[in-house]
Amino acid sequence: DFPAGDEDYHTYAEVTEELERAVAEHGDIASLSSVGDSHEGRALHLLKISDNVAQDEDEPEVLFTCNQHAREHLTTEMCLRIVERFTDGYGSDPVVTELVDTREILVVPTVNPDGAEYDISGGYYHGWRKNRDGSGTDLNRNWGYQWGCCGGSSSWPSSDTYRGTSAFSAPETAALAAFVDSRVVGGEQQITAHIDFHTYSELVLWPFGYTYADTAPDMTREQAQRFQDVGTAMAASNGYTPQQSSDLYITDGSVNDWMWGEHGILSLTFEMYPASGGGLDGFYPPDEVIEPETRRNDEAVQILLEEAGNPMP
Ligand SMILES: CC(C)C[C@H](NS(N)(=O)=O)C(=O)O
Ligand SMILES: [Ca+2]
Ligand SMILES: [Ca+2]
Ligand SMILES: [Ca+2]
Ligand SMILES: [Zn+2]
Repeated sequence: DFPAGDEDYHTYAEVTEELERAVAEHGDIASLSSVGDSHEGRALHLLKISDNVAQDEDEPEVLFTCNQHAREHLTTEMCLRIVERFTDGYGSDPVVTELVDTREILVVPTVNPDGAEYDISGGYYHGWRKNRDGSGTDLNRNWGYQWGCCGGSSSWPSSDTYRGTSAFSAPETAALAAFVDSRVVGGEQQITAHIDFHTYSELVLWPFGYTYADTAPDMTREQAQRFQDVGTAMAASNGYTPQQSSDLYITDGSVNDWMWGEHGILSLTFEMYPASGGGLDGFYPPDEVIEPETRRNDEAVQILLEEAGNPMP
């Protein structure tokens, strides 16, 4: 469990309860499934929110993933905020209603439940980042686009940026990637937009991470411009700083590079609150910040959902 004073953060069991409650209370627009199991056998929950939720309708699909990194617990709360807003708000909030009626919203609140549970085991924080397979794989270096190409990850198992033994060697990234692969219907990827939530530094990041170059054979100038335009608009709404991922540092095997490089998905990363925090403390803001710092991204989430209906150049 979370340490005393931080009880408002959700354990894996509490996340599961929240999702089941959302379906119980809003079964017409919410359905719960999973993309697979973690290394230790926890279901990687997937909540779908849409009108006619049992039908696969021809509406832009938008994916939100959280908690790839175990200690970044505020991101799990961010995904739960999206679930709360787009279920409770349906039928009363006109913006929410319109989006639930015209999109298929897909939320994975914890990509790394084993790591998150380990990080709080014993009622104190362990500063853990990776999954719990062996000495742990950094899930955000294990994706299969330019995996291990460019010095943006480590080959040492004990490193916090250990890339794994191969692309998708981690069961969690493999399951999530297989789900996204399965959303290619009639030769067309149904998911058009994605945000992967992290903490911390208050940034909006877009591909590529593997190269400093703004454009590349797999990123035209027009496409780079679209990422920048959307990223900048979202950052204007939440006060984060917008930039290309590699402006921060080079990463290879990141989720954004794969979502864009492999599937052409408008895929960004948000680094949430705090802006700076000095080392490990930044990953553990008090639970009093959960409400303000998740609601802070309501408008940005709305922008992405709207943008999901516009074609990529
Ligand atoms: C998305 C990348 C560019 C930044 C991220 N930072 S974090 N969340 O691990 O501190 C990471 O290193 O994976
Ligand atoms: Ca508290
Ligand atoms: Ca629908
Ligand atoms: Ca669909
Ligand atoms: Zn992270």
